[in-house]
Amino acid sequence: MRPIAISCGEPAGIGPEIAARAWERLRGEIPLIWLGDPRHLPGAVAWQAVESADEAAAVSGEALPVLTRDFGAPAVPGQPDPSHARGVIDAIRDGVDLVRAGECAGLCTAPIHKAALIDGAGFAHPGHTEYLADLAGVGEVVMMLACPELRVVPATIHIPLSQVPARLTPELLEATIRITHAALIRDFGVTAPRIAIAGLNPHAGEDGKMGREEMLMIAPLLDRLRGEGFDLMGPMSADTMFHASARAGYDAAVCMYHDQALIPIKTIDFSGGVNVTLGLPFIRTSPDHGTAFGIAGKGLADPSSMIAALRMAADMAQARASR
Ligand SMILES: NC(=O)C1=CN([C@@H]2O[C@H](COP(=O)(O)OP(=O)(O)OC[C@H]3O[C@@H](n4cnc5c(N)ncnc54)[C@H](O)[C@@H]3O)[C@@H](O)[C@H]2O)C=CC1
Ligand SMILES: NCC(=O)COP(=O)(O)O
Repeated sequence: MRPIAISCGEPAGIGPEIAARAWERLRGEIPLIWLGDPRHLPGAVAWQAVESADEAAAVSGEALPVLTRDFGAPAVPGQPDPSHARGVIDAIRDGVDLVRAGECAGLCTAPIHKAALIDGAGFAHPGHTEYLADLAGVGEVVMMLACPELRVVPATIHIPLSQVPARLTPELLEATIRITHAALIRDFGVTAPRIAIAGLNPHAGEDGKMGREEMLMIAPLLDRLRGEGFDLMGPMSADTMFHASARAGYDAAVCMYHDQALIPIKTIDFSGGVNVTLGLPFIRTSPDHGTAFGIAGKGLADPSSMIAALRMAADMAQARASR
């Protein structure tokens, strides 16, 4: 298969070391190509500079292939350097270009420190998800976090909690459900997706006594989509929809805001969770965690989520290629 491109992410975080450890685990299984400054990799890793994805595929069993960039300075673990910001952003863009050109099978992004990119390079996006949508020229994309026990989708993503009710429109929710439904069929092998939708308010509004978004917006939308044949549950009380027997009743849970979706999955499986962007014209996955500055450079970072993200990207690419 074509290599999976890995963008370096924040050099002062754990991104370079989890990429190196993932390569050690996956060499011989999935060809990789890392986009970054090799000075930021852990000293012990065997890496090799390459010029192309073809060359990366040839050497990936022996060394971590690196499409080298010069960020101008080494990284100090735990201390993001604003002068690295441009390089971090460009590595993501170049990874997208490789995938869109068909040279790589997918992009796996290592975590970025959003504040460093804003301060250092005026990054105009709150996260990869929004940046990738912009690069792809796509209006609506969907963030999904997936582990073997649960898939969750926050309808609103990187916005303050105070802005959630206003941003939660029927149009946004409908697009989120449609994109999720299509991806469950296309990329996750679910033939008849069952999607649970959380309410916004405690007890899903308790018949309007604790909030009216469920009655006025969410329930009517779900009824309309059920009329088209969608198998939808809800609006459900968010506090009781994530225990094991409730999870058995659906293939994905659409939630109203970031933490409503991410707290349950990171509690159930922090090390195995994968962040995947749905609705893009290419494959993008990521570990579910951040830069972990407190443990960067200490050899303590667990590469499991990065490995799961690389395996998911490879599986998605193979499934799409076989269709
Ligand atoms: N996809 C991305 O680019 C993401 C970036 N971030 C960014 O990361 C930065 C730090 O965010 P936090 O909320 O502190 O979350 P975090 O995930 O970086 O850290 C939370 C806790 O989990 C631990 N941890 C995280 N990954 C680990 C690993 N692989 N092995 C062992 N322990 C691990 C950390 O040491 C810390 O105790 C922020 O700037 C945030 O924006 C956060 C999530 C995703
Ligand atoms: N908490 C998830 C997160 O921040 C990931 O965002 P993104 O960079 O993948 O858009």
